[in-house]
Amino acid sequence: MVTGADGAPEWRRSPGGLVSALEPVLRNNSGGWVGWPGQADADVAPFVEDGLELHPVRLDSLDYERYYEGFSNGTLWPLYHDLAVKPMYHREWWDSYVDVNRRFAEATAKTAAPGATVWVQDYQLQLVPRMLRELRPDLTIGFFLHIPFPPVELFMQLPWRREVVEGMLGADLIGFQLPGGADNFMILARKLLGLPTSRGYIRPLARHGSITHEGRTVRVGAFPISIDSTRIDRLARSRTVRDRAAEIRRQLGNPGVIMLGVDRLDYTKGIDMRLRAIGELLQEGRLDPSDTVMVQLATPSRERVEQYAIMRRSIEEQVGRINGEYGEVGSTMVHYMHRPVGREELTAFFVAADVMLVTPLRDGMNLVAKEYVASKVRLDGALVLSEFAGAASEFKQAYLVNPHDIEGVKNAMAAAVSQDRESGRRRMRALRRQVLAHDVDRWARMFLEVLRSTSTQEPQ
Ligand SMILES: O=P(O)(O)OC[C@H]1O[C@H](O[C@H]2O[C@H](CO)[C@@H](O)[C@H](O)[C@H]2O)[C@H](O)[C@@H](O)[C@@H]1O
Ligand SMILES: Cc1cn([C@@H]2O[C@H](COP(=O)(O)OP(=O)(O)O)[C@@H](O)[C@H]2O)c(=O)[nH]c1=O
Repeated sequence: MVTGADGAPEWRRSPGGLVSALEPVLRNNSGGWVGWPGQADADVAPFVEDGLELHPVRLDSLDYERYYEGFSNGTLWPLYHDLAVKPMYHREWWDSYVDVNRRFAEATAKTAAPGATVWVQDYQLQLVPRMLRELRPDLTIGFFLHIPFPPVELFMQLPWRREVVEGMLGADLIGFQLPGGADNFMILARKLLGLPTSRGYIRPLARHGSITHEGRTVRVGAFPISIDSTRIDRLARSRTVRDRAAEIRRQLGNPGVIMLGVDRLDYTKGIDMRLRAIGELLQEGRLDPSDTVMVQLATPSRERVEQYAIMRRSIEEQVGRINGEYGEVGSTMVHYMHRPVGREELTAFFVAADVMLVTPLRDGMNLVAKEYVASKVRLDGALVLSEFAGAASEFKQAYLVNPHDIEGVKNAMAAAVSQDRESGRRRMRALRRQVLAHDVDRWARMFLEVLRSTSTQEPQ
């Protein structure tokens, strides 16, 4: 919920991959959504929005500061993203995290029908599975973590590590994006809590692990999330989007190469490194400023968290520096937009872009990479993708890069810019095959099938 220009509340779609991924799933399953309205101190009664039942949980300004900006995004987010910045450990943030998780568990316990299936999403709610099981043992509970789950050595920093692992173990099925995260969790359950677990590596969708906890079997698996590929493919073929893509190219001066970045403005996304690479390629004469344009769409995110503000300043300085050195009157080198862009406009940018730059230092999945591929219905374009994005495990035909190796990133960008048409089409065809065959519906179906099968099993 946001306050509109006239001061009245308005509903706007939340940014980020979680909402993009789950909205179609809920609609297809006639589900209800328990969540916070996106604005502190807002008292909103349950309502139905376009056929979807929404059950708001109130957060006040202090919850917002301590639970959302604090523990969720100042402690867990950096800890789970390879310490991209230093996580902060504050007891009052933790207390707020426990308190808000309890409120979500209580709201869900009140809402869920007898014997219902509840699917708890993400790192902000890791304690909910256990709390909810205590309140409603009749429910089948799944939990999915959208961000990476860190190696044991990092996770062990967390002063409340036992509580978090026990919280998640309240679920019948715990899902991670990649097998690596699932394996990390299994090791923790063994080492930290001394629990009996299955042995052997977890494989995406196919081979799951199991942990015995308080007389129950908890399943652990890897379920790489995806997008509504058919919808995006269809949108990319539509007349409106194609016309708009052509217009974007014209507005940018019909350059030979359009490079594109689309991210929440987050320090994990590697936007600064990507700009540095472009700056160096220009300086070395490997990119032609008269024929190349970069567009960076950056949705505002977590703006009051200090590290986000620092990063924004640094990115905006870099954009200014590149434009100062290489821009001309009437032709800007880097077009930077710090605002959310809607689905149709975003798809037009994907259609228009020759090279997509997805260079996170660490990312659970990165749906933008998948959306770009789904939009390339004419098999044009090239994807430069960080090895540290979850999507890299499925996209072997992308130009894969280590974002810490700037020379490697520059070489991959240069190769993507000058790829020959046929090899580009081959790569894109293979990428599209993967994304069209593995859509978000399949992801949800696979998770829910395993979840339902676990709830009918006898305890070990
Ligand atoms: O709501 P915000 O705090 O502004 O953040 C937006 C979301 O960002 C994160 O998305 C993750 O989920 C994506 C889908 O699985 C995945 O592709 C991406 O790699 C992750 O970063 C976060 O996990 C969500 O909770 C936020 O809503
Ligand atoms: C910049 C921008 C993005 N979106 C949509 O948001 C999600 C982003 O998901 P991803 O997995 O790549 O990463 P995070 O969840 O943010 O960590 C994707 O569906 C984008 O299309 C958007 O709708 N508008 C925007 O301006």
